[in-house]
Amino acid sequence: MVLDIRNVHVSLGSTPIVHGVGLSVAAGELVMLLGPNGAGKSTLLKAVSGDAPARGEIFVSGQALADWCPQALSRHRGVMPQRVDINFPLTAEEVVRLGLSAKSPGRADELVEHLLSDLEISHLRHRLVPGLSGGEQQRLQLARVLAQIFDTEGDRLLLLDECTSALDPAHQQLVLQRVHRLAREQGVAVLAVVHDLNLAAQYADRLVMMRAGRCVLEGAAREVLTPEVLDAVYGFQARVVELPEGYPLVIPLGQTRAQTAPLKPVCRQAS
Ligand SMILES: Nc1ncnc2c1ncn2[C@@H]1O[C@H](COP(=O)(O)OP(=O)(O)OP(=O)(O)O)[C@@H](O)[C@H]1O
Repeated sequence: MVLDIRNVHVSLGSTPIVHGVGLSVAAGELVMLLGPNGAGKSTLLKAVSGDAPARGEIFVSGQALADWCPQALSRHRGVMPQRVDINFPLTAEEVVRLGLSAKSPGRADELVEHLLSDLEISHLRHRLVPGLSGGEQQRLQLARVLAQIFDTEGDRLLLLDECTSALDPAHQQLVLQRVHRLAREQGVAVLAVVHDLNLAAQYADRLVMMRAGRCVLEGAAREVLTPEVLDAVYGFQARVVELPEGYPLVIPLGQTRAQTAPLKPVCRQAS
């Protein structure tokens, strides 16, 4: 396993947020973390990123997070947080180069070119970042994070917190196709927080559903995205249609506010 989380608890201040979560992500696997606002998804990702204090065990490539040398870890683990505010007058190209500090200068030029072009932001390379739109900045941040782990030999882990939230539908597809390709073709292990259930159904190998700081359900899209689960976890009614493409489509029909409904009857696996 590239990422192995066992019985992780996170408290922020005196407030317990994440309660005994266990999950793993293998090389080449794209796992998406779902759940209502405040469920603890970002906090769990922050624990794996080293940005939130955690109890329990977190292993990256079999080595405890705390035992990694920070420089080595930065080449194996890329983290895209939910928000990155850059208020300095850096150009888009300079931001991507921030992720490339350890690469040789000749190789760095080639990688910057490749990443800007791959995420369709080449035309923005000389623009100052504070003036870019939300969706342009989001693709730029992904380019920076990918630059950081590009080329690294051995396991690579990508942690993405709502990396498509500011994107139009075409760019959501572009970004998730790229991330999916990184997993499939280059063996990168990806753990991504998303809110869009249909993007999750389309791209994830496996879904993990969180509610109130716990992982309450884990499985394939057709197992997790059922009307019963969606009602119990989020509190909305939905029709779920199996598409010929092989994954379900969720059509929301209205809010029920049943988030506190007991989950036992719909849980296949709880930790
Ligand atoms: N420093 C803090 N002290 C106390 N509670 C906090 C702190 N930071 C976050 N929280 C709370 O922890 C809970 C989980 O937050 P988190 O950001 O992990 O949720 P999330 O599942 O990522 O939500 P969203 O989908 O809205 O991004 C929230 O209720 C949040 O208000």
